Amino acid sequence: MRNNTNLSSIKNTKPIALYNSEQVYAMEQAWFAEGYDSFGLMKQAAWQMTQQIEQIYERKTVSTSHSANTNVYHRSAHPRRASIWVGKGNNGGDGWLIAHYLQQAGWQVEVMTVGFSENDFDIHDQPVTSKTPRDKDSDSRNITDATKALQIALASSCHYQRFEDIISHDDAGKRNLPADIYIDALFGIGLDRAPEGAYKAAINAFNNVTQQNNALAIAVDIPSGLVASTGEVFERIAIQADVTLCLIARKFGLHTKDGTDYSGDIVDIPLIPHQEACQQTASHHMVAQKNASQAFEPVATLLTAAHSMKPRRQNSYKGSYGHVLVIGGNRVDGSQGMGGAAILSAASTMATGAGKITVACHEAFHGSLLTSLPDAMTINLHDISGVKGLIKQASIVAIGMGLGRDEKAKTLFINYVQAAIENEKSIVIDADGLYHLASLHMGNHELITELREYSANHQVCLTPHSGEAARLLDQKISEIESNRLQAVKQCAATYGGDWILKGAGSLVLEQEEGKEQIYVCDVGNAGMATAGMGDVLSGVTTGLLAQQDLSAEARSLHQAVLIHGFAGDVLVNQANSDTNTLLVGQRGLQAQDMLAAIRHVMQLMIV
Ligand SMILES: NC(=O)C1=CN([C@@H]2O[C@H](COP(=O)(O)OP(=O)(O)OC[C@H]3O[C@@H](n4cnc5c(N)ncnc54)[C@H](OP(=O)(O)O)[C@@H]3O)[C@@H](O)[C@H]2O)[C@@H](O)CC1
Ligand SMILES: Nc1ncnc2c1ncn2[C@@H]1O[C@H](COP(=O)(O)OP(=O)(O)O)[C@@H](O)[C@H]1O
Repeated sequence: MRNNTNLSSIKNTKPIALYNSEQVYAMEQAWFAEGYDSFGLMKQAAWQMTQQIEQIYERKTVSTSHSANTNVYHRSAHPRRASIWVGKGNNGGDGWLIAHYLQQAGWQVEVMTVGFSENDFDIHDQPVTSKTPRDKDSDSRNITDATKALQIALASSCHYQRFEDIISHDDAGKRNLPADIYIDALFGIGLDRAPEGAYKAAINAFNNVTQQNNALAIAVDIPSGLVASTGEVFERIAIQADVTLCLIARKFGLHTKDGTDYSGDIVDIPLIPHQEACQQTASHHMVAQKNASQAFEPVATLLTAAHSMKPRRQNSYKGSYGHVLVIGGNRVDGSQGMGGAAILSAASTMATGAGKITVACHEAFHGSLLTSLPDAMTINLHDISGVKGLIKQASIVAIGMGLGRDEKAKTLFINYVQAAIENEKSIVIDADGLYHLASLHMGNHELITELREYSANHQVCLTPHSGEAARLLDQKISEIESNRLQAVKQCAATYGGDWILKGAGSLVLEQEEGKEQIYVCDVGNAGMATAGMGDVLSGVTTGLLAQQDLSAEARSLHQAVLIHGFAGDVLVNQANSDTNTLLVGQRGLQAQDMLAAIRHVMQLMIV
């Protein structure tokens, strides 16, 4: 689990460039092409990680002794013990060298190997090369960097045992040295399929033993089992790390989907000045220049901080902050309807500071809407000419929240989106609006083309979760989830516009000067996995976009996701802040609680 969000970071932290595995391999290759040695890089990586591990251990020891109210730091009587679990790739090579360096520093180390045969430890008379195990064509007699690392560790008498030997014994648990720190060097960025057999058993055993011993779990580069380019964990088999020591460049997969659950705190160990490596390679190989510079362009940018906002001008009035029209909250005959969706969305637009709001919802909900939001104006959702008239007056139209999925609702959707296009309004489409959009796409309806063309010069924002994205792309949810980055790009390519793909580590795709920018928003929490949270997000998005006085960044989609996520974090006390006064908790957090928290976060962002 990630550390708590620090609310001081709302304004202060810098965006972080995120890369996929192929790019990291390309960075390494560019570096080696400059004449740098690959084994030298591995040694440097392991040395720096060893320093980090020592520091992390010291910090943990100090904080443990403080929490025991001793207020005294004292080293425990036994030597510090590390259990290092290594696989056969270069990630395992890092692990062997860490074992060697820790042992040199006085630690008692034990290496647990997975996937090794007895012959692999026969280190004599083998020719040496710096080829990596990924060089499939390499001469099998040659020794890889990982084997060189193994040789160094064995030459310095690091103790090791094969995981395969201990799992076959009944007393497997006892054979495993209890340790203060467990280091995962089973798989790095080379993992490309679900771990099976001994690997699967080793990952489970690692997680069990760290939990039983209440020991720190530190992952080398990326927790084994987590796919660096997508954030996917196959069948929930992955190392549960407290800390990940991320080598060379920050991996995209650490921050979206399962990545947030498995990677713990992330410590960067950059090793290579990769922007420089890119430029040098490019200047040496002019033909490759274009490809090289593209290869190092981040796949996304991680945002942990929102943009600050200026106070309002004193000489302003409600018209200065936009007129929002929310269209949704329908009641289909025989059902209770979904008035709450439109109400939550409308209330959220106001919480962000929109000047004026009208809600076009079913008449059955007008009373309850006015009770909870007396500042709203209302109109009957089914009064097509009336609503079209209001679309003319509005500065932005948000459509879909509780709109309904029947044919009548579809007709309303087509009419109102067409009217918004004709009147050149910004449009936010969510929930049932996305459902209709997918149906219209399947039926080759002209509105799809109109909307795509319109989005080239006007703001159209679409906010699906994975299920909605799956329908929009006519794919399975599992396909979307297995590559969220690709999914959000496909959505934009198919429909045009700016996108939020919601979920843990929400992705935002914004068209900026003809170029797609993709952001991962590292805020929010699982307490927000409750009904109505998406309606709140569409409201925050619409409310910000309505306020023309805000800077372009402050009225962006990624800002909306950050405010929404920070508000959720404030409520569950995941945000450490002196100004944090609201506390609900992850279980029991409701969408309606978000309104006060949104106002709280908006206020914190004023400079
Ligand atoms: N280059 C350098 O000098 C530096 C590299 N560095 C380090 O190298 C790491 C990348 O190393 P890597 O490319 O060897 O990949 P890694 O993840 O160790 O091994 C993967 C291998 O395992 C296999 N495999 C995959 N999935 C599997 C599965 N489910 N179950 C079983 N086997 C599976 C697959 O082989 P296959 O079986 O397909 O032949 C694949 O080749 C990187 O994260 C960083 O820690 C740093 O030291 C900096 C310097
Ligand atoms: N585990 C989580 N971590 C971060 N954000 C989350 C998490 N679960 C849900 N959210 C956020 O809460 C919102 C839920 O939206 P959605 O699924 O559309 O809900 P609904 O349709 O019920 O309104 C999204 O913005 C999503 O990103």
